[in-house]
Amino acid sequence: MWVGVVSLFPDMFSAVTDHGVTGRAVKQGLLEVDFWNPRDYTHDRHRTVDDRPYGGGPGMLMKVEPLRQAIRSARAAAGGSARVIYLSPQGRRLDQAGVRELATRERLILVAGRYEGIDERIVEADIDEEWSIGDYVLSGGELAAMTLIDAVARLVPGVLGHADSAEEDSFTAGLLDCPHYTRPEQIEGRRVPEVLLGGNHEAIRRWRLKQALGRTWLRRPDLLAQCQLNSEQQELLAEYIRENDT
Ligand SMILES: O=C(NCc1ccc(CNCc2ncc[nH]2)cc1)c1csc2nc[nH]c(=O)c12
Repeated sequence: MWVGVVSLFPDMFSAVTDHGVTGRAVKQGLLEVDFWNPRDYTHDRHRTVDDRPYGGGPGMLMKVEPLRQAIRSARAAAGGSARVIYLSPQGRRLDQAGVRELATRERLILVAGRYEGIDERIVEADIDEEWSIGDYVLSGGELAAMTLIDAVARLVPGVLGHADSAEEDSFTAGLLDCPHYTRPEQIEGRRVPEVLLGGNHEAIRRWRLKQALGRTWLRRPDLLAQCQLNSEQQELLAEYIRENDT
């Protein structure tokens, strides 16, 4: 997958390009991230990238010309087949369904805003989709763009080795995760559930599924409502509820 990023702070993106699963994907050539900085398209002495809003009021906007040129350059590099996404608080809320949709694209251009945002005419003329990562206030679009890159890259074939492939296991897709345990067997008197210490893999599978269903029921009934539970899952959840309905 190729991602073109338009941002005033390209160095921030080392968080995804230089670390972990996504960093490895870049090394392996499964993910490519290129950058266009609007500041490189300024021509004044101060390399101005912000501008005052018509109508007054607090805050600044991204200056139109440098931003437009950066987007145009990114589009040209993409060969015109890229989907141009503006990360903005006004955008569609990102969830795993949206990530799956975005992961079908071979090429994405992500425009990360700073200040109060960008001129609406750029949204109309140059942007295909607006996306938000949630209802909280960030200082710019870069962290949202990195979140999107990380989530989408994980769905690119080959990025998740077998070690991590549990991620999209249909077995628990759409549910919260079960509790996890590793050495030592006891921490301040708290022990690992016996089922996990034995070798009964079917019992372990059922225990983990029951825990995932139960925790989703307790903490995120909204997610559970979206799940079509099979008979085994319904039975395990009913068992969990009987054991935990305070
Ligand atoms: O660029 C982003 N944020 C920078 C930012 C934050 C606040 C304001 C100020 N808006 C004034 C206002 N709002 C409502 C009424 N008046 C403008 C720009 C961003 C991109 S995706 C995303 N997803 C989740 N949260 C985010 O902040 C983002």
